Amino acid sequence: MSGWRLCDYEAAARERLAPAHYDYFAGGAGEEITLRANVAAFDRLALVPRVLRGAGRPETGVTLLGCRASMPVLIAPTAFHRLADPQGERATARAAAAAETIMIVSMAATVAVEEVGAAAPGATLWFQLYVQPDLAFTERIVRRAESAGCRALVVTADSPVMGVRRRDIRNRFLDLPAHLHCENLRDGPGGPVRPIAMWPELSWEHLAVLRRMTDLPIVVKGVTHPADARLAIEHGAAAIMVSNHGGRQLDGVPTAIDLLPEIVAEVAGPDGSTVPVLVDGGVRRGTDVVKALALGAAAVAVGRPVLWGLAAGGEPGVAGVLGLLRAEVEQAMTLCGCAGVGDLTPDMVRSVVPPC
Ligand SMILES: Cc1cc2nc3c(=O)[nH]c(=O)nc-3n(C[C@H](O)[C@H](O)[C@H](O)COP(=O)(O)O)c2cc1C
Ligand SMILES: CCCCCCC(=O)C(=O)O
Repeated sequence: MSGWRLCDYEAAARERLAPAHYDYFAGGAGEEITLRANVAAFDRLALVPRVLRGAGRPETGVTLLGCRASMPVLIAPTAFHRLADPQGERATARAAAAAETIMIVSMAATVAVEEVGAAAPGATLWFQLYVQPDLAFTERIVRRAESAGCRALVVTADSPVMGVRRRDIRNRFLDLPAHLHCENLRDGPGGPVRPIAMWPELSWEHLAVLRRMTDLPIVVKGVTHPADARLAIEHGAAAIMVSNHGGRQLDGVPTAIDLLPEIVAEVAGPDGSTVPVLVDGGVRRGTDVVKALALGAAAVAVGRPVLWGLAAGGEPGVAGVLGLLRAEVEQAMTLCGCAGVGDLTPDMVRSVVPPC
């Protein structure tokens, strides 16, 4: 796979996946306006490098909520990895451990969080949670994530209901194949699997309940409005993830990279203090990562690229995707004259009309 670009991984994944499963991974909500815009938005931004800074080889590492990552690229939570590879989330976690980056394990994983942790003992795992209306059940899941060694809780806030995914409707992709289950939704070992509830009544009050439930730092994922970024902090969030869910929830939402500067400004305290702001959606190249960092992101997360790596080549495929992004980030930072991620500043990004 050496010499492969990200689009090569997607092409290989598409060949290997059942068409309905490829569509589930690739697709978005509604007319897929936001899905397309997420990627295109990065092309409307240009980098303005600094020169003659003697910066040397860049240090790409970041520390997020006390967790060290060797690069500012995290693995976004995505469901159903065993649709892409028999090892599923185990393979993804092993590749994350080898790359020394953080994997956010989806609550809708097809391998139980305990098994993901056991398969990749060196991995830094965070756990993504869809808060369930049965709060006692939610608490059991939180305890399982804690016991499995997860070091942060990522609460998805953008999904009071599921987005309308026309590809899935057309393909009648309603259920997992019979041998796969959302293993984190089991009621006890070997017990029945509960369906995941998307909960329209979920509110800031529940975030406060979660805050009291666990000592893990909480990341609120799916923030798009600056006022909600502020509310998240007021309700105890340790970090914000600016995200439109990869264009899979409300179609027509602005792109995450376009929303980022306003949210970064909103969460900055008067004394310059701030909580980390993460961003995902449409990141496909090292230069995209560098643009997001320059605009104030503490790190980015990637969803589909990891799924393409997994489907194309299992654990080595994910390793290939992460290695590619790492090499591209290093190259872009070097060409921008940056010794570390702190050297990337908003003046190094310009809005442009992309060439036709
Ligand atoms: C197939 C798929 C499944 C996803 N599953 C989840 C999930 O279980 N929980 C969640 O919070 N976000 C989920 N997401 C959203 C991702 O975490 C992330 O926001 C999005 O993929 C980022 O966009 P990108 O794919 O362009 O990188 C999913 C995305 C995809 C593509
Ligand atoms: C019924 C299981 C729902 C899993 C949702 C995963 C997800 O967030 C997605 O975008 O798809």
